[in-house]
Amino acid sequence: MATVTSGEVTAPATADEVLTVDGLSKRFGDRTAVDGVSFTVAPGETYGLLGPNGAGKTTTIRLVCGLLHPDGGRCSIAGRAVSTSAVEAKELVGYVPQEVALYPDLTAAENLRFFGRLYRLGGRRLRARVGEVLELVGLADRADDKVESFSGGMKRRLNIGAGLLHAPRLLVLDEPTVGVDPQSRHAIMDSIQGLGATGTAVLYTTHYMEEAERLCDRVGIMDHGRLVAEGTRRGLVAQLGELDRITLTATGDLQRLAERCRALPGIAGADLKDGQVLLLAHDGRRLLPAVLAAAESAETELRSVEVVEPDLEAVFLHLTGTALRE
Ligand SMILES: Nc1ncnc2c1ncn2[C@@H]1O[C@H](COP(=O)(O)OP(=O)(O)OP(=O)(O)O)[C@@H](O)[C@H]1O
Repeated sequence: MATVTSGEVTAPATADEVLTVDGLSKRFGDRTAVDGVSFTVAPGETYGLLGPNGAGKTTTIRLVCGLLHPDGGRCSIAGRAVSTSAVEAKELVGYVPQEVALYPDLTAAENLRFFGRLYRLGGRRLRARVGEVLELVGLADRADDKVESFSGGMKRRLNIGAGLLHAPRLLVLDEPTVGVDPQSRHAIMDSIQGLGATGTAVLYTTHYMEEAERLCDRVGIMDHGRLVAEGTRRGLVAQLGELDRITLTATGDLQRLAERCRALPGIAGADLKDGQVLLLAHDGRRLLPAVLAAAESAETELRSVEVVEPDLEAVFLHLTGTALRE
């Protein structure tokens, strides 16, 4: 699998991948918005492009969708080359832009029927897809309400539905949860999670770390137009060499508890701090049974155990020197 370190990331092209992006570049005048970006997305996989404003996420996905012409590199969807004129590849993609593009005086179902016809759907198939898609985005009970009565988040969900009508192999979403209410945010995230199970590949841009952590099977971290790292959350964190932190609150001989824990394989450190035992571990959750056994053998009584795994924020900070939210 293609991976990491800073700099070039090479993506092996295999027939199984829905999306293959290979050395993609795009300049706007003197500014290089996308700089030799390569990655792949497999069927059913959710791939998150994570990065701060201006990192090049939107430009990358516009290239993937054939809305912009690249200055270098190429991408293909299910083996079909993407270009601004290639209809075949474009038919395999559903694109959900940041801006909502709906007719406010039509109902949710009427909007979807309209977009479905643009995708050349009709008759029974269109009716069925409209029903399925409304269900998927959690708006089945609002099918016959006019869109003008919808909240911003509901409109965003309907927009996602429009991108799904033709059952694309790849759904591309650009910051779908920016500025939406928490209820819609959860509904959007649930819908996206549901897509993975149907085999749809998802390419998703966000600058919300916790969304990427929850939704994405793999994450690509973009900075200044380059993909500086990619992998699973755990894989990215492991590359940093950051360890899980386990905090034990207990009564009894804490010194002995720390010593017993220090002797366990997989524990890289054990110290007493503020009346608690702090452990550094390579895989904290897996070690918990051994830690519990150590507490018992040290004749201490555990009151609480907290495991904190390093997150993508730490990875991002390490790779780019800036916090994601700046
Ligand atoms: N049409 C354009 N003309 C000129 N410069 C552009 C254009 N589109 C994007 N850029 C520049 O390219 C760089 C990358 O922009 P892009 O929108 O891809 O970033 P992003 O990661 O999606 O950021 P955001 O989270 O703000 O959407 C930025 O410096 C931006 O100003």
